[in-house]
Amino acid sequence: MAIILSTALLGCIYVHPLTRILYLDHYYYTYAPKLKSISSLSLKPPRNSVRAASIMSYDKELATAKKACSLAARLCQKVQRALLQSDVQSKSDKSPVTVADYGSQAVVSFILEKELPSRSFSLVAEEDSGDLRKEESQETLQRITKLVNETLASDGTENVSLLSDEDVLTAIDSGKSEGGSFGQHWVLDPIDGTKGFLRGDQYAIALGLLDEGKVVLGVLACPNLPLQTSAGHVQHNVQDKVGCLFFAQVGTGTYMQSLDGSQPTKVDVSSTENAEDASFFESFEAAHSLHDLTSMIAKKLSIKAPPVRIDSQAKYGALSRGDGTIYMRFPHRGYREKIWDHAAGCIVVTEAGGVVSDAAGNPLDFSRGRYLDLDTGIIVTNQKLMPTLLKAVQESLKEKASSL
Ligand SMILES: Nc1ncnc2c1ncn2[C@@H]1O[C@H](COP(=O)(O)O)[C@@H](O)[C@H]1OP(=O)(O)O
Ligand SMILES: [Mg+2]
Ligand SMILES: [Mg+2]
Ligand SMILES: [Mg+2]
Repeated sequence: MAIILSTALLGCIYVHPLTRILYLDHYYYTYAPKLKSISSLSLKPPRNSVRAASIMSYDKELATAKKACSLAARLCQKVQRALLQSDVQSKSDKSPVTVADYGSQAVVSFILEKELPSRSFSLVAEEDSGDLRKEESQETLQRITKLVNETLASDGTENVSLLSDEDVLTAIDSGKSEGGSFGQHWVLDPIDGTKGFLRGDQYAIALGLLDEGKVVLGVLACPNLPLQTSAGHVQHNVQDKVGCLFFAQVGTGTYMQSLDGSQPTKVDVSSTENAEDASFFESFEAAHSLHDLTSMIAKKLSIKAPPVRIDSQAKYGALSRGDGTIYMRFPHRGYREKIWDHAAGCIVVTEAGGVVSDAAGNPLDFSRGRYLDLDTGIIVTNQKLMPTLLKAVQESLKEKASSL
């Protein structure tokens, strides 16, 4: 009653009274204490969550997310350098899972929970400790715990006592949240592009934050991505310096710095308007995306350059700084996209001026739980080129369907 009365006094016009009550309650208890400055607080609560997001600051969350991803990247680099066949376990779904996947998830989860104390810490992450708790995984678990402790200790500012095996398992299992459209949820892929990681190629540590179902910040650590922008080329010479950290916060643009801590620079997507001058990214793995379909679309667009095939969300990072103009992803029938495979990449590209949509032209909806459940495929490019790309994609999909 009191909330309804105060709502009326504040002069807000909302359509549904129940939504209004929930919204105000959530706004004042969750957002209001975090507003950038009291001077930006109008007496009227914002009329929609977009406005709420636009006056919010996620600076502390972003700083912590950058630190967590940088440390996780340090752990992954160490493992990749010493990669042995015995680091690869077989999970029941047969996808390769490494010591680094678990270690990275434990480090990120531990740092977020410790440095951003909140009553409702929620993390949607790819891995869980199921296999690690088995008798035969004892040795692997001990290796992970050792790696996690070494990594946390390598950061001078971490004043933590050693984590036990059980602490590590608990940190990994914090990632079991279902996400959704209410409140805040961290979204983590501890190693995106496991296949690339195992090959010694591109991979990413991808961390996003959802607020009321929208991605409001994203961090992409890409330990093997060259720092130098190289339009259309991500294959690098051995002497090139590698290790990029991309980050974006809603409404403030996308920035990149080196993983070892250089000054951030603002990045923007390519401004290429002519499809035939565009270059495009796609999965390295043909099992992850239909290369024949993308080649059909590229032909329709008269794209001259061959596809640039790299693993992981490093593609979103590379696209955000204009290394290429288009990213297309068409998984095989039946594959369900997960939110942790796109949340960070999506905001990194959109804040750099790009557009991310499904093949029907709809934006990705991160508010429905762990899966995206979208219309066939994901396409990414700059705003000018999107209508042309969408048309070519839809025509090609129709032609493909009619030829079956
Ligand atoms: N069969 C599949 N089809 C599409 N994507 C997949 C498949 N199996 C795993 N993935 C996920 O696709 C992403 C990598 O895509 P790509 O590198 O081709 O862009 C990763 O998130 C990877 O998971 P993971 O995070 O376990 O590596
Ligand atoms: Mg995986
Ligand atoms: Mg992934
Ligand atoms: Mg992964």
